Parts: sequence; structure tokens; C-alpha cells
Amino acid sequence: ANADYPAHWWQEVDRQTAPGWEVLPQDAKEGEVILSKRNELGILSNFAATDFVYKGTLYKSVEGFWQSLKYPESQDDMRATFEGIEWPYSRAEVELMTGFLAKKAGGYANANMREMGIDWVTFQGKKIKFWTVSKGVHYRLIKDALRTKAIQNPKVMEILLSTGDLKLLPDHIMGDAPPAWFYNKIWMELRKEFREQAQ
Ligand SMILES: Nc1c(N[C@@H]2O[C@H](COP(=O)(O)O)[C@@H](O)[C@H]2O)[nH]c(=O)[nH]c1=O
Repeated sequence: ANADYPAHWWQEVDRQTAPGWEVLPQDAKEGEVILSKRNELGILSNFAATDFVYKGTLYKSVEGFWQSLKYPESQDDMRATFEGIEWPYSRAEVELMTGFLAKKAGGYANANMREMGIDWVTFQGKKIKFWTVSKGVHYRLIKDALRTKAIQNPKVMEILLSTGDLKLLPDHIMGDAPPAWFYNKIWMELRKEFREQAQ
């Protein structure tokens, strides 16, 4: 029951003053919890500042990692040389971003990708299909980043495991998105994985 967990995870927030995209802590049903950026569960958000090193590169957040994949990897990357396309940041800059700034960098990149007509991102020189319903390369890469974030940040691991058997829900309206977007579901899978390893 929810009584086994900190009561403030369901703390009522005034909806009048909350942004339109937000799902509030009190919106969870029995057995559920919102991964709200208003309390410590927000560390599980992709936006959170949780440094991790993945395959030799430092990222300041999963969002920085996620959005950096959309940026040119080098000067001769077709995304860098494409006529009329400009990039407000370098990929290295995006890697070090967190939160809404990283999301904004991703927003510019989305517009560029639409303009160029490309539906892929890259990691270490390899093209990866983006926005796909299959739990393919992109999904596995994001899941691996979340796993790495937990392993390298003891606080993340502690908070994830402290959610016990609660169903984790995003704190923003998601609509229809591919599996890689559902960080709450990925966390539930990783929670199980980490618990099994601890036995
Ligand atoms: N809008 C939002 C989040 N959206 C995040 O944006 C990323 C996907 O961006 P895109 O590639 O442009 O679809 C992904 O990391 C997803 O979790 N996250 C949050 O914590 N809070 C929010 O309010």
C-alpha cells in the first residue's frame, strides 16, 4: 500500500499554478507513483543532473545524451554540411546539458531533422532509426544509458530501489510515443534487474 512509502510522494499540488504539461503527484492511483520533478523521485527523470560516463564520454544528464544523438558528430557529417541547416550548439555542448536546456537543444534539432527529411540519429558514427515502435537499437541505447546512470549514481540506485513495487508513471503528458520515451517503464524493468542481481 502507498502507506509503506513517504507520504510526500503524493503531496497535493495546486493545479492552477502548475504548467499544462505536468502530471501532478496526487494524480497517481493506489499502487502508483508519479516520478515528479517536485520531489526526490525527479532524479529518475531524464532531465536530472546525474553525471555518467558512457563508452568513454561524459554526459551531464540522460536528456543531454538523448538530444546529443541528433547533432552532427563531425565536420563532414551530412547534418553539418547540409545546405541551409544551422546548429545552435555543438554535439559536445549538448552532451553537457541538463533539463529544459537539453530539451530545447533537442527541439532545434527536431526542426532541422524535419527540414533535412531524416529519421535517424547517430551514436559513435552509426545511424540509428529514431522514433520507432520496435524495441530496437535506439531503445536499447537509451535503456543502457539509464542503466549506466543508476550504476554510476548511488543516489539514483537508492531512490529507484526505494520505490519497491509501485507502478512508476511519468510526470508529463506523453500521448502516443515509442517505448524509448517511456523512461518510467524502463525504470521498472531495471528495478527488477537490479533487485535480481542483489539476491
Ligand atoms: N517533455 C518532458 C520530457 N520529455 C523527454 O524528452 C525526450 C524526448 O524528446 P524528443 O526527442 O524531442 O521527443 C525524452 O528524454 C523524454 O523523456 N521529460 C521530462 O522529464 N519532462 C518533460 O516535461
